[in-house]
Amino acid sequence: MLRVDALAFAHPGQAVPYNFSFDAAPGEITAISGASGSGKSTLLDLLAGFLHPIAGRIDLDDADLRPLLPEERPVSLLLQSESLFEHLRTDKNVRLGLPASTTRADADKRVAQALDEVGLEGFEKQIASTLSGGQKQRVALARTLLRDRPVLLLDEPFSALDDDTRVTIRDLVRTLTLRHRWHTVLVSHHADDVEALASRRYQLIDGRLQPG
Ligand SMILES: Nc1ncnc2c1ncn2[C@@H]1O[C@H](COP(=O)(O)OP(=O)(O)OP(=O)(O)O)[C@@H](O)[C@H]1O
Repeated sequence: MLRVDALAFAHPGQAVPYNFSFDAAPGEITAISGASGSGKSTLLDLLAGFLHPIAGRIDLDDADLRPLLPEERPVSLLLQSESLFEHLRTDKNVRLGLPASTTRADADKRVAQALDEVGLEGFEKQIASTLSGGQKQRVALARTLLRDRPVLLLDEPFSALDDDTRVTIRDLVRTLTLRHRWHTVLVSHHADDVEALASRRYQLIDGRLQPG
């Protein structure tokens, strides 16, 4: 279980600090909704380790995540517009999810498996800039698979997609979350994404998370 307890943070000049508490279970998607500027990205930045809380806890099972640097955290992040290296081939982008020490043969096998799992078999050699928005999100998910981190943070990951693609990528996120027992935290403005995916829901209002 991912447990966030009384996690406090204030941006410069912010009079009343945020105070975040919520739980996210393995194999489930936990949705965080809230108005623009309510602090959703701030919460994800705290979880990812890009911002430092002034108080409170972030625990994954029995591990305290707060002392860990972003690259040491058991966390992957997927954003709205994907951060692929556009000039690189699909397989090279996915391979970035593996440690540099991985042997060539092992890397080739695991990249192929991951592309297969996200429905991109046969796209290995295609340059990332020539992929569609949905295909790019699939590449990002394949990279996330190889990183094999138990917490997946999603910041409006479907916003740039057309309606049909959005539904397929949503289904893929749900399937992968279940299969790999990820603790997936979804930030979204979109009620239909939340409705389709969330097992638990929180509203971010006045700096606090309220269930429902
Ligand atoms: N580095 C910063 N310094 C000062 N204030 C900041 C900083 N980053 C964000 N803020 C402020 O903190 C508040 C929350 O921002 P945040 O990006 O977390 O909101 P959000 O809910 O993700 O918004 P949106 O849905 O529009 O992306 C906003 O008022 C924003 O202006």
